[in-house]
Amino acid sequence: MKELQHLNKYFLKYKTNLIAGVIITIIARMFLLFTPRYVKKVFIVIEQYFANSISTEVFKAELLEAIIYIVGAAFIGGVLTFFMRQYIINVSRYIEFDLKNEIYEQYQKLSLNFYKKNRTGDLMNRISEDVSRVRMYAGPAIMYSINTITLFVIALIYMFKESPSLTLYTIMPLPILSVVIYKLSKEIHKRSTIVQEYLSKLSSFTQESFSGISVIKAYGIETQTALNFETLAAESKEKQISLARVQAWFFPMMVLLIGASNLIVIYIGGMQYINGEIESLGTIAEFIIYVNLLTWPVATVGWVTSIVQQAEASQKRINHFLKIEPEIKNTVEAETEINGNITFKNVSFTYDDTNIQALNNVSFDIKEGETLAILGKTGSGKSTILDLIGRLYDIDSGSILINNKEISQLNLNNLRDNMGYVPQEAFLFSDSLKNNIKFGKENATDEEVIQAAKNAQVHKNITKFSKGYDTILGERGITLSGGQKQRVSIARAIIKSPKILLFDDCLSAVDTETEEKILKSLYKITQGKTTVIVSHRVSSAKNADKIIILDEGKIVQQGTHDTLIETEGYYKHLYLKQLSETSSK
Ligand SMILES: Nc1ncnc2c1ncn2[C@@H]1O[C@H](COP(=O)(O)OP(=O)(O)OP(=O)(O)O)[C@@H](O)[C@H]1O
Repeated sequence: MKELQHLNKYFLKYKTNLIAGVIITIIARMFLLFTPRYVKKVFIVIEQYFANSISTEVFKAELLEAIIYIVGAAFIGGVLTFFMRQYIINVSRYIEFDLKNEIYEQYQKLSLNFYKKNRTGDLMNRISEDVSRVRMYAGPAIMYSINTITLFVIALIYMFKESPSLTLYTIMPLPILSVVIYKLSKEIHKRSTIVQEYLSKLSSFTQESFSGISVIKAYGIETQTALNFETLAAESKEKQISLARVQAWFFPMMVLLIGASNLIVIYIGGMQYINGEIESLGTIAEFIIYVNLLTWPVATVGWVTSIVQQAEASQKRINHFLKIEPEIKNTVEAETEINGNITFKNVSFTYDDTNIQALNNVSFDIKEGETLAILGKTGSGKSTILDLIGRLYDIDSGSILINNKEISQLNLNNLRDNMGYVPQEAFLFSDSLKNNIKFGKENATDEEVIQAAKNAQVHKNITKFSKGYDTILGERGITLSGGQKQRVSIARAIIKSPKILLFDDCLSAVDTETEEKILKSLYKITQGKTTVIVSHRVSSAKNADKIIILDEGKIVQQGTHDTLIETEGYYKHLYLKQLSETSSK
C-alpha cells in the first residue's frame, strides 16, 4: 500500500464527499439488514396464528406491519445505495481526472531524453490503463470494503444474538469463497492483461498497415500482410478463449458456495429446531437471507484484494514517472530579457543514450540581428546546435551565452517564448491550417495568420483549398505536400515575431525558385532578429553575415560567402557543384 499513499492528497481533497459516502453506506446497510429480522417476525406470526395463539385481526395487523417495514426499509436502502454510489464512485472519477492531469503535466515538463528512453505506448498506458486500475481502488474497492465491513459486523451481531452455533456453521464456507474468488480474480487479471496486450498489438498492426497502405500496395504484399494479421488475430482469439474459460468459473463457484451455505443453514438449523435449540422456523429463514446478503460482500474481499494489488502495481509505475526530475529545469523565476546575442564557447556535447559526441569544442558568436548559416555533411552536428540554443539539452562542457548570460541562468519560458523554431521534419497537428499557424501565437488575428502565410509563400496554396485556412489537416483531413508542410511550419515560427529564429534545413522540400522567394521575404522579416539557418544549400546561406562549416562536430571553416568561396574547402566545393547544377538545368 506504500505506493498508493500518493493518492492520500486526493482523498483529503475530496474528504467531504468521501465521509458523506461512508456514512450513507453504513446507514444503507443498516436498512438492508432490516429485512431478515422482519421475515423472521412474519414466520413467528404465522406460527402463532396456526397455533391459535393470536386472532385473525392481530395476525393481519402484524403481517401488514412487517410488510410495510420490509418494503419501506428496502426502498430507503435502495435510495441510499444510489447516493452511496454517487458520492464514492464520483470521488474516484474526480481522482482519476486529477491524476491524469498530474501525469500529463509531468510529461510536459520532462525533457526530450525521457521521450527517447520510453516508448510512446508505455507513456499512453500509464495515463490510461494504469490510471483506470488506480481508480478501481479509489472507488469500487473502497466502496465494497466499507460495504462488506458494515454488513458483516451488523449481520454477525444479529446472527450471534439469535444462535451462536448456527452462525459459526453458516459462515464456515465464506472464507473458502473469499479465497476462491481471490485466486480466480488474480488469474482473470493475468489473462486479461495478456488479452489486452494482444488487442494493442492488433490495433498497432492495423494502424501501421493503414498508414503504410501505399507502401504495401506498391510492393504488392497485401496477401502477406493479411496472413500476418490472421496469425496475430488467431493468437489473440486463443487468449480470449483462455480468459473466458476462467471467467466461466466465477459464477458457478459463487452459486456452489452459496448453495453449500444454504444447505448448512437448512440442515443444522432444522436439527436445532427439532432439538428445540431455536424457537422458530423464522430463524432459519432469517439466516438464509443473511447468507445470501453476505455472500457477495465476502466474494468481494477476494476481488477487492486483487484490485488493490493491481492498483498498487499501477501506481508504482505511475510514481516512477512522477518522481523523475526533468533534466532541463527552469531555475530562474524572475523574468529575463532576451536579446539575440548568442555565444558558443568551447561547447562539447554528447548524446547520453547513443554516446555519440555531436559537438566537439565549438565556438562562435552571433550578434543581435545577425544571420548565421550552418552547413556541413549529414550527421555533422548542425541540428544539435539549434537544439542547444533552445536548451533542449544541457551541454557537457564549455558555455552557451545568450545576452552574455549562461543559458542555464535564463528564465527558460522567456527563452523559448522569444524563439521561433522550424524543425527539419515539419509536424502539423490534426487541426485547421489556421490553428496550426496560430500555434505560434495563440491570440493572433486572421490578418496576422494570412500575413505569416504570405511571408512563408504558402498563402496561395492555402487559398486554393475549398475551405482555405479552415482546411483540416491530418488523418481525416487533407495531406499537404512536404514543401507545403515546411512552409506552414515557417509561418508558425514567424507569426510569433521572436527575437531568435532557428530554421533547421526547412527549405529542403521546396524547389529553388520557391526557396528564393521565401528567402527574400524572410530577409525582410528577419531584419533585427538573430537568425540561424541550417542548410545543405549555398543559396540559403550566401546572404548570411556568418557561415560556419561543421564536420564531425567540429567547425572546420568559417567566414562569409565571399571569403569562403575563395578558400579551398567544403563550402567552395559545394558552391561550385550547386552552381554547375543550376546552370545545367
Ligand atoms: N536525439 C539524439 N539522440 C542521440 N543521438 C543523436 C540524436 N540526434 C542526433 N544524434 C546524433 O548526433 C550526431 C549529430 O546529429 P545532428 O542531427 O546534429 O546532425 P545534422 O548535421 O543536423 O545532420 P543532418 O544534416 O542529417 O540533419 C549524429 O551522429 C546523430 O546520429
